[in-house]
Amino acid sequence: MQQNFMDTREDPLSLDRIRNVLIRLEDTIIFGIIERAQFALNPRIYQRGAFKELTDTGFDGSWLEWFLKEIETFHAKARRYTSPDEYPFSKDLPPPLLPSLSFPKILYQHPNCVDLNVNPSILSFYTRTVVPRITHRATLELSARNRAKGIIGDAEYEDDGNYGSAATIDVELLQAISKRVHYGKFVSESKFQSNPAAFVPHILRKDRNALGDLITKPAVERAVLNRLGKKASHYGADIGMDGEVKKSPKAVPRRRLSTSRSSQVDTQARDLLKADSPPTGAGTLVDDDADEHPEWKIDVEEVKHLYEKWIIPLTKEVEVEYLIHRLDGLTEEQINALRQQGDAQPTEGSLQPPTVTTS
Ligand SMILES: C=C(O[C@@H]1C=C(C(=O)O)C=C[C@H]1O)C(=O)O
Repeated sequence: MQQNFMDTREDPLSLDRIRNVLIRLEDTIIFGIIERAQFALNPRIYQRGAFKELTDTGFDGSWLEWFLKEIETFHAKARRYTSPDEYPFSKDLPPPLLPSLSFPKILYQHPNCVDLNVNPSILSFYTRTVVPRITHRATLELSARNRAKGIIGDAEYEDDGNYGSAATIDVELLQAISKRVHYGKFVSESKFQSNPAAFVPHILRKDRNALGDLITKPAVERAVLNRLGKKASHYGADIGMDGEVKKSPKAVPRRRLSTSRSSQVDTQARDLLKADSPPTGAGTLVDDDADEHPEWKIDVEEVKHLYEKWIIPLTKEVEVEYLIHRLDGLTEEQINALRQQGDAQPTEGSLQPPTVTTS
């Protein structure tokens, strides 16, 4: 489901509706990972100054940053970044050619909330940590091919030359991750409006930990990770020319394989084939002792790890940062009125409500 902010028939701040957008973005992100996993890391495209052809034009960023700048320049002219859920990675983008659409003001319209943009963190983590992990398999295959040709050392891991394809997919994946993470603002506005009194005391105290506890929903996070595992197993299954799931001999549990890796294969096999075995019995259910397992284009555990260790935590950081500034610019009267809306949970040590200071 794509959030259409111009469609005012439904409540744009319905938490269910917002969560459905996050669920839909899981597909975009998983398929982006599948696409990027086709190519080796190609480390040059993330190194600033690695292409003389680029530095000669006066551009001092990396190949990927150049792709971002060029693509986002066009998208800015097409008014992409006037939408409340789109955040550019590049700076100094041109104004839109068309007048902005009059989107309903859903988020709190203070610059500290509206302009909150964590894309520098997203880009840095993506290039340093995410891309090496999702391209691991293709990079190892490349290095093996290079060694067979007598290329050894760092040169083994240099690249497969797919600079354009890899960067194009990187941009699409970064845009999807950015949208997903910044959707934390809509989540926070929805939660705040549903019970302002619960949030106001912690905001006034700038208590990020208390706000983090308030917005965290462990059951929802567990459901996200569980769904991701199933989606990645299904979407990542390698289907052969015959339309059947490709299978390969089950990895014999070797000492050097971490148990999580071997158990992951079993889990993936069970998840995929259990869910996929048609009632006609045409598919055979592979049990734990089978001697083969389906092949996957991506590592399912990597997808879950990416969300659990990075995308979800960063989304929650955005939620908290948005809330920290949610009272910015309001008068004492407005804040006290919000304090009366909803059912504040008494905060520890809150014998006296904090004096309200509006900056
Ligand atoms: C996005 C939400 O807020 C938090 C972040 C979540 C996530 O990033 O998937 C899930 C649940 C919450 O801990 C939500 O409540 O839906």
